[in-house]
Amino acid sequence: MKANDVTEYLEILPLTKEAFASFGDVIEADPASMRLINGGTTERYHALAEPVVIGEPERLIFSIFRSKPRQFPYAITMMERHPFASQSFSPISGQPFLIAVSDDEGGRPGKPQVFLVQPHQGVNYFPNSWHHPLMAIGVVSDFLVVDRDSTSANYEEAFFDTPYLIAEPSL
Ligand SMILES: NC(=O)N[C@@H](O)C(=O)O
Ligand code: NI
Repeated sequence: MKANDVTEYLEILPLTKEAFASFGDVIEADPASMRLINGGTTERYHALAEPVVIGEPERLIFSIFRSKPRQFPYAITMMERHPFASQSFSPISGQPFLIAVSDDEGGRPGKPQVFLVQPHQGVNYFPNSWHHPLMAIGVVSDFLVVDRDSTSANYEEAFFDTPYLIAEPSL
């Protein structure tokens, strides 16, 4: 029996901390983490994600990904992961985007879970979390990305026997 031998549409779920907890952190202004700073002029939403993991002796870098929107229905044919480092995406164009993550099933990604990420949310993938490459929606969108300046050693990909499909998200 192939892992998935019938093309199916994946449900698009709202992104919550709880639903994403085994894959990474949701970076959003959590009132419980807020502390007033700068003489009360600024609300600091403190330590919203696990500390960045990059694996020595690599460098931690900040990049901007300018991502073209995906066309729908979109076929998820593969997933990737970064064994040695976390990777975070924070939207800076005010646009929502999609993410897809999978549990690890014997070293391969299981059925993806798809989440709609709101413009006020970012995500931080834990090291070795199966995820699909960045998926922008509707317009070219910029994202601040914090990850490891690394060689291909920090990249693993796996292809599904049969693609999964995502319909156009209703925003
Ligand atoms: N390749 C790259 O830097 N980006 C991917 O890892 C991704 O998750 O989009
Ligand atoms: Ni990645």
